[in-house]
Amino acid sequence: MKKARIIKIVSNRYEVLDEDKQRFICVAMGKLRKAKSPVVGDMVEIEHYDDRWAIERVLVRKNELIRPSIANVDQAIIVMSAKDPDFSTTLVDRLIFQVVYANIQPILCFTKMDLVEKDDPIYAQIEDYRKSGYALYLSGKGYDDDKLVCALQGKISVLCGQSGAGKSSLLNRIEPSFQLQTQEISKALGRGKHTTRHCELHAVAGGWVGDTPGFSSMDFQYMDIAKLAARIPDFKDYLGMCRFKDCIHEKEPDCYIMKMVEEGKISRIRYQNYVDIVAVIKQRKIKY
Ligand SMILES: Nc1nc2c(ncn2[C@@H]2O[C@H](COP(=O)(O)OP(=O)(O)OP(=O)(O)O)[C@@H](O)[C@H]2O)c(=O)[nH]1
Ligand SMILES: [Zn+2]
Repeated sequence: MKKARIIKIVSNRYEVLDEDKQRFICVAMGKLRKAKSPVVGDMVEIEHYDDRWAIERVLVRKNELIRPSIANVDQAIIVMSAKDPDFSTTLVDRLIFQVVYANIQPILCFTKMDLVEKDDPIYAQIEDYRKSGYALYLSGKGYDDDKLVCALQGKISVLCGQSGAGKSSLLNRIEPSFQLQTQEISKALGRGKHTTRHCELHAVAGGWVGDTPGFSSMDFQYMDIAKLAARIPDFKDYLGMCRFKDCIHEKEPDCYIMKMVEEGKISRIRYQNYVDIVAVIKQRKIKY
């Protein structure tokens, strides 16, 4: 029995990496696939039989995404461009909420910084994230990405952000083999691309990067407000201090979170974006 991590799945062929970084191709028995379908990022136990390796067991996941199916994601790099498309704290905050709700650590990466002047108002907005304690990196043409590279090392990451934010450009900048890796897949899958199940973690800067999760506004509708509130990093230091135990920090009396917003300890922008999402979640409840 060996412990290994799934890094690639094509149909029913599982590529895993063991603790000594050796690669094995495994199959998964039908019984296992029915109980808990193995996904990339999964830690599994594999066993050798006469002519092949088989996945015997999927170990407990620390988190999982559904689209794409990836387990045990360490962090999500939220990519937002300074310009083209326009910088939006509403969008950044919505991504933060979705990422933390999935129990994944958010990291912010502001790209295309070369497109704005040094005195652009977005610097103040970025500073607001820094003050709130978020790990953040500035990137773009002429910027060096060494610190971001360090943050990716040894971790499983996903990049999220709107189309055109610069996600692929960023990956290609920090890992020149990235484009090659993705081209090889499309070539190998050819016309079967849309019918063959395929999921992979790409080797990037000493870590692993999965496909971009397609978060949507639908995801908010199924959220539990209390759970979301408990996971927002800006609120973390001040939880459990409201008058009501089940306070959702919306309009309750003696709400400590609101007090902290008033005192400038919690970003007012992030709080407002949270309240807007609470309204979205509540709308769903009224409908049914
Ligand atoms: N000036 C400048 N342009 C950039 C930078 N990063 C990306 N771009 C340009 O922005 C456009 C979109 O970049 P992509 O990397 O394709 O964006 P993406 O997030 O991967 O987009 P999708 O694949 O649609 O999700 C391209 O024309 C890039 O050349 C940057 O740091 N500076
Ligand atoms: Zn409260």
